[in-house]
Amino acid sequence: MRFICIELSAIEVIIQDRNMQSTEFGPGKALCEIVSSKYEIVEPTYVAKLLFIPHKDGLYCVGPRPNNNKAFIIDLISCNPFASTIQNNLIILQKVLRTAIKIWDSLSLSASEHAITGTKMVVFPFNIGSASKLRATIERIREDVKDHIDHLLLYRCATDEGGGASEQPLLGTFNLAYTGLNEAIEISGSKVRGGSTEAKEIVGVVELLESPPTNIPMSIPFTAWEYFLTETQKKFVYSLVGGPSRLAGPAGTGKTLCLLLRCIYNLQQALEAHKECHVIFITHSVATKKAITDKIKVLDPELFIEKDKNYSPQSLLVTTLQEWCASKVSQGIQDLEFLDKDALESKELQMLYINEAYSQTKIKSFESYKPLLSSEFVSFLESEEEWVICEMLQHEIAVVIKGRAGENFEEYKSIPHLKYNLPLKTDSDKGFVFNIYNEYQKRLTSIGQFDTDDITLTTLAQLDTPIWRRRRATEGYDLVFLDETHLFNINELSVVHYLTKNPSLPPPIAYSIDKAQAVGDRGLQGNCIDRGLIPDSFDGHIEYETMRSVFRSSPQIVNLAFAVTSAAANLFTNFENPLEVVDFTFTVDEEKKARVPVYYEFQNDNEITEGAVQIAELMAAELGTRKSNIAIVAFSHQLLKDITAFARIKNKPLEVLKQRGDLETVNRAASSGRFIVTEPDYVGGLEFEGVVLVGVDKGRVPPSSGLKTSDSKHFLRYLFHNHLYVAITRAKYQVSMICSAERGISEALAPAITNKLIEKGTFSK
Ligand SMILES: Nc1ncnc2c1ncn2[C@@H]1O[C@H](COP(=O)(O)OP(=O)(O)OP(=O)(O)O)[C@@H](O)[C@H]1O
Repeated sequence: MRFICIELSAIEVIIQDRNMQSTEFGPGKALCEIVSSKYEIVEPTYVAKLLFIPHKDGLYCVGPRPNNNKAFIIDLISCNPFASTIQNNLIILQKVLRTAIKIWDSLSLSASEHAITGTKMVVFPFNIGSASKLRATIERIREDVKDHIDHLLLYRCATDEGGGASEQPLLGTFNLAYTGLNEAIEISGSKVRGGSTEAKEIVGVVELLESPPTNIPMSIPFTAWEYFLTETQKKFVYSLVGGPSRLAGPAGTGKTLCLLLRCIYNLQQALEAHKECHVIFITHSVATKKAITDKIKVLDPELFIEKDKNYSPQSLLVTTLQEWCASKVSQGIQDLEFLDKDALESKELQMLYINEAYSQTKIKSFESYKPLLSSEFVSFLESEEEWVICEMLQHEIAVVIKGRAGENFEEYKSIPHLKYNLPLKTDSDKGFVFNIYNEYQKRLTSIGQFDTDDITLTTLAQLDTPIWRRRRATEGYDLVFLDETHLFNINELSVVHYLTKNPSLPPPIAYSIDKAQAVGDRGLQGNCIDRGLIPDSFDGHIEYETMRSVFRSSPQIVNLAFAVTSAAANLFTNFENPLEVVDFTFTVDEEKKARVPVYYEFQNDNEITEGAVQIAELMAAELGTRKSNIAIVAFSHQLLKDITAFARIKNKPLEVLKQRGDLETVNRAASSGRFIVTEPDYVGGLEFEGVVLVGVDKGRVPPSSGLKTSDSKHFLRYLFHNHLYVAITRAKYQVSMICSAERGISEALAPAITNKLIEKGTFSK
């Protein structure tokens, strides 16, 4: 094949049709396979609204309103733009065609598009600083000004500059393609769908005659979703759960959505087959439970969620693990006794007690312990800042002592220590930490509160008994769904398989996961989560599905998130980069709202505080959206307080989000017309049109002031890479960052700056 010639109306379809944006959609994949010659076109063939017409030397692609004046011609003799992976090939095609429209419509070019002469354009399909230095050169050829013939020729695609401005493309292939265009358009006119000379169709055409709308309404029911799902999503959603089924993917790929749809699909199938099916859907916190319940009410036409398990053959319970466990614990625990770990108040209370427990233990037993402790740990305790020691202790207690060791010292000693946390070298080091934990636990008991792990561990003890084994067949569930598995610790995960009815069957548990959203090093390497979730006795097959198409965020935002996760993967050997392979899904119209992330420098914290709301206002105005669609994420607690106080003085009150995934607060902000302000810990599980990250500067992200040891620096760096990834990926169209001019932008964002994924913005009050 010597050329591919795509006329204007076909280009419009390719860049506007949702189904052409990702290779996870049938048409997107077919399009890619055709242009990269993996699928040979031997007769006129439709892919959705595009008609491909073969020619002895090339291929024409014609859309619904053929135009013979404007076409994009790819000279495959002088270059081969589609020699990469299928995802990259689609990115290249989309990018050059979007530039083509800009050239014809005289629109302004982006940073990755340069006009090097009046007729020559260079496009970088990937980010300028990304690993791929690929550049495509396009020549504009206006054959006959009178007839408005205005074609574009892609004749060079390489990683070097080539001949630059003086380079002249050979026009032999171009002339060949251009001369045959009229004939191809004539053929297309005779290949009317449904007519007697109907062309061949590939990829499930009937429903693709009409493209789905670009903007999906917020509340669409279960049946309507089929129209929008990718092939991978469909495969996951429309199948019965018959054993462990894991759904992985980066933020915004639709994991929660697909888990919900699959849950309803399974219930509907049971209803039709008159089979009993009781489902439990487990969420991480009370706030996310409320959000999921709201979503299910929209999706679920049968209202399974309102059915009673005792009186209906099918039912759905949405709950947190904590609530379910508490209902099973024989002692009975009231709501008020819970310490919700996703809530600001709980975190502050736990921190207060850990601080006290640490000071107390240090006074009481440090001197007597000292000769037994490793020199690294002693020097760490003696030199490090107290607040960071307490942060690290909190992580150790939650993730290791409670989360993995079941509060048992012997077990704790046998567990490998977290790589990026306290430098615990010996059993005595762990003994000292365990003393602090005991002190902390005493305080919790004295106020009569239980954290999730207390309840989980008590429940675990009660589930592994003859009583539960007998009750399980009636009180257990046919299917278990677990969202955000990465947020649960190993103890919690090991409760889950006890919830199923029949322990002799493969555990029917469907779960979603994105490890990079778990905060800090949790020692979750390899298939650790699967092993925690699935009973040891199960040696069967775990179904794995991975989502690649990011729906929530624009390509610019995904690229920024990728720079952050890649930097983390370079720094920490156990950090898995979820964005290694992604497909973008934004159509050209959606991309119009998107913008390259910007950072603003303000002189000092006072100016930052004042600037936060102003930048949010600017963003809301630019996006033409309501204030509640913008989240201000403050990267320190002090900043959050200052911003909130300042906004109040200025009579622009903000809605403060204090629980992770709290949709109620977001809804309240919508009705009162306020911005949301929060900290990175609580922004997960939500999405906004724009996000303003405040205080992302050196010394704050991660905090470094006074830190003495590399252990604490690593710990905080890990934590803040997670925070940045989660906060950035909440945004759909725009991300703005504010940092201090004195300190400069955070080092975690330095690769993004080098690679020009963030631009410096100017702001005048
Ligand atoms: N096929 C699709 N077409 C259009 N929108 C989709 C599709 N799949 C998911 N979405 C939308 O993408 C957004 C993100 O979905 P969802 O919250 O389920 O992603 P997630 O992977 O669970 O994200 P996170 O890990 O950040 O919580 C939602 O607005 C959802 O409606």
